[in-house]
Amino acid sequence: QIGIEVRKDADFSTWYTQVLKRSEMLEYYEEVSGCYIIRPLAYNIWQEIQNFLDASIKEMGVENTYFPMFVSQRQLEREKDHVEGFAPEVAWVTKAGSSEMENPIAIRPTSETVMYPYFAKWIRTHRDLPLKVNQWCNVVRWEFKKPQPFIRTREFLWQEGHTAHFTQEEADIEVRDILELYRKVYEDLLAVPVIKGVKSEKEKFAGGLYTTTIEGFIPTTGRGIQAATSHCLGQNFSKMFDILIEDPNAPAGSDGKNAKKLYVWQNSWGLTTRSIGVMVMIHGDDKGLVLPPQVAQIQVIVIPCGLTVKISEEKKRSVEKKVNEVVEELKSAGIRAKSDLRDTYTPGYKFNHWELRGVPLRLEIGPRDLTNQQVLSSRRDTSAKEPIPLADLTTHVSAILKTIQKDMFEKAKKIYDDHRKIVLKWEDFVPSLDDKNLVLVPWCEQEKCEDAIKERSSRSNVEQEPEDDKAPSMGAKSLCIPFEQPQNPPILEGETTCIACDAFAKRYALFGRSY
Ligand SMILES: O=C1CCCN[C@@H]1CCCn1cnc2ccccc2c1=O
Repeated sequence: QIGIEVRKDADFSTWYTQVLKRSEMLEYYEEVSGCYIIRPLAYNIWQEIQNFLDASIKEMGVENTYFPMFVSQRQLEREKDHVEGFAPEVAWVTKAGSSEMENPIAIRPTSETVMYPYFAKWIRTHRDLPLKVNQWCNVVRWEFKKPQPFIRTREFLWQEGHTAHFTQEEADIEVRDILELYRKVYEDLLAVPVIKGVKSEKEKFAGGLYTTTIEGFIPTTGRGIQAATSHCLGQNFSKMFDILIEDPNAPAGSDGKNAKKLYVWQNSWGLTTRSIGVMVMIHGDDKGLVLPPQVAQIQVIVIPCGLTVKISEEKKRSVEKKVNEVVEELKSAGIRAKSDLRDTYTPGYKFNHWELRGVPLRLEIGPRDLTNQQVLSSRRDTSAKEPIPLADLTTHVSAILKTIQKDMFEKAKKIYDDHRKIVLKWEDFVPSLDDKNLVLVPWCEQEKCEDAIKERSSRSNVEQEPEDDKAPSMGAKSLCIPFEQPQNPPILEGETTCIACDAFAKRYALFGRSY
């Protein structure tokens, strides 16, 4: 087995590929570009995310369901501006065996058009509301941009929630409740800091009313990344799919017919396996994967040391016995612990093996430790070593695991906070991006201005020759308008001007190069 042969900040994309393959998180699927094999270590992370998210949405009254993965062309195209921008990404089944199909069938890229004809069938009165369903499934989007494992793949796993409400207010509340859940998945499980905000009109889901989002940051490239989205669809889709109810507050019409009808208010929300890639990119280092304890399949690896040829067979057995006892004790305390007793490998080899695979904590036990009634612990994230008394081992170990989780998050959060720069003058905009930052700028929120910013910030437009021969760097996109607005300096309505044009600024927006 080999470790990682490149440094993370020297060749990030090679580093990323090597970490994923050599830690056995993922395998490349040679037959189809943009598709990958998610191996057990990574799939276990997805299952931890599912366990947390599924329990949480069930508490909110959301029920799991499963709809067909095939969509007819007619259904898919029922709403033009929902699909037109996405049409090139839709994968179609056109043949069965050797015979051409009369009507090609799309593979779901998302399930609004699959589900909503049936929402119309099931929702008749306000008593059928709120309707809240979710499905855990795969979706296919035939992207042409360069694929990247977990980050941009042609098939990915996600959950998609779809809800219908009697009032806009109820829908608005749920949109934010779900976004908060997504924040917890990233920050509490994956130790990845995110910023909550609303998307610009240009960046939002075209079929919806507004899109709220959590935005992550990859320090190595200085690029932002959309982590998850929670959309309010308004009544756009209920009008398209005739999802109506009688108005319970309207006076009952004498004939009972043409009683006032109301369109329901809908939301849809999704979190994908991209979250796994973001976690790897942020926490990984030059020794390989670094897993937050919350999602690590193995939280503690216990390794016998000092079993040299010099020590007696009986001494060797007593050390190995202690290793097994420690593993059992940790497991009985709910800690996911394993031993590595392979006697064909040296301790050093084993250290590299488990560091590459991101195991958060290692315990070393040798003959002297037996005498001293202690083990030597070693943290994966900081390499800090600390002897732990065997006496109250599990208390110490669970405390260290909790500290690791917290420290990993705090470290990533400080880096993210330090790389969100308030920029008030255009001449500082591109230099801040080139310094691997995201920028918080007073913005007028006009789409034409957003286009201009993207144009003016792509390196091809900047005098200086790109120092590397890479293609001119991409321009900056608006990532979100953060709910938490900078207060210093405050934006003065009708006074503060937009960073990029002479219109008045409305709010600070987060701009940056992105995935
Ligand atoms: O994000 C989510 C969360 C989960 C449910 N769907 C929404 C919106 C999906 C937007 N979208 C994204 N790619 C697409 C690709 C092809 C066709 C349609 C679409 C499409 O509607």
